[in-house]
Amino acid sequence: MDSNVKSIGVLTSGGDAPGMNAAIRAVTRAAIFNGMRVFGIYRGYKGLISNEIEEFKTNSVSNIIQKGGTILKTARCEEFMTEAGRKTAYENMQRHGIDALVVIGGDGSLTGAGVFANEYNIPIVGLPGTIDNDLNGTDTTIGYDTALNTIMESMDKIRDTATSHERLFFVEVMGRNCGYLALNSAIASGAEAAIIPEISIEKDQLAELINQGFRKSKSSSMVLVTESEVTGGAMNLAERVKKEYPQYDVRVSILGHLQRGGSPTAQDRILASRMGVAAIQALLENQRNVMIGIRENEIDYVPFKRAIKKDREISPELLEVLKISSI
Ligand SMILES: Nc1ncnc2c1ncn2[C@@H]1O[C@H](COP(=O)(O)OP(=O)(O)O)[C@@H](O)[C@H]1O
Ligand SMILES: O=P(O)(O)OC[C@H]1O[C@](O)(COP(=O)(O)O)[C@@H](O)[C@@H]1O
Ligand SMILES: [Mg+2]
Repeated sequence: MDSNVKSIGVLTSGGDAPGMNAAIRAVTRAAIFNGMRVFGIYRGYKGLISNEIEEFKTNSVSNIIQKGGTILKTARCEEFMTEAGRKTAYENMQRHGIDALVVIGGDGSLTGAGVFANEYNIPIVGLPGTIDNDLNGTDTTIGYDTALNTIMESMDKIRDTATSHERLFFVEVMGRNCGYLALNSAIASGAEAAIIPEISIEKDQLAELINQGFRKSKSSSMVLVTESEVTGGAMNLAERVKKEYPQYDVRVSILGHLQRGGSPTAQDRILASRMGVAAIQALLENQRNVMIGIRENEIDYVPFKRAIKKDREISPELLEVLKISSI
């Protein structure tokens, strides 16, 4: 199929995630392999507006597959939310002769991509780059596996103290409104429970845990908590325990930004490489306004609207596995 795309821009936007560099590398090399020119756009939409754009060659992305963060830098950009900001962004694309964009970012970045693509009729393909795993239409997102492993390693260390002091630990992890990081890291680290937004919205998980006597056979416990207004966060839960259940010696650990850093796992490097190559393939097939997803190991083109829809359900099977394996 003949594609009109001769020149692409690539950017990373929103929270950084391990594997973004592997994605930039794959996008750049796949584009050049297919005879396209490639422009690296720095600082996400901010750099598109301020014209921080540089042509990339194959060696612009050498020696980055193993690096965390993003060589293109990333930003959150209020100005891109305005028509005037997006107009300047479009003018800069024209100035460089950029016909299409590959946007690597989370739900916010893909929402912005959809708005921009419709306004100026630009082909844009998105890659899900976020540790939160909060996008629909893909089994995992770039950075999620690395973050899970980082959390698991931290949990193994916290467990030593929890066990020695016979304490109850609340460990807060990222995820915004999505509990996948907390739930799967709870399973991987042998924690007792995960307090996650998808369930907290329906019931008081803390009261339920304690009333079920979740520490009957154990002298220490670790509970993962998603940072979110819905769960209230780990500090809040610990305060409640101190007041309502003073029999527990409770401590809090907030893992924070260490979850977003580090060298990507093999799984994230492979995911990012496959998705990067698929993004260029999608543009060659004249696809637009789609995010590259991988489901059951197959590449899929997921319309932005579906990818960002906030109806991702938490797997009941995973909840059951955590419940059964932590008795
Ligand atoms: N509705 C929107 N219209 C235009 N741009 C948007 C919109 N929503 C988000 N963006 C852009 O995407 C950027 C990143 O979004 P954010 O939610 O912070 O991160 P992430 O992409 O990681 O979810 C925002 O700073 C903004 O520039
Ligand atoms: O980068 P900041 O401002 O510290 O934001 C923290 C947020 O970013 C994340 O790490 C990643 O979220 P996004 O991928 O949506 O940017 C969230 O889990 C967390 O709530
Ligand atoms: Mg997001």
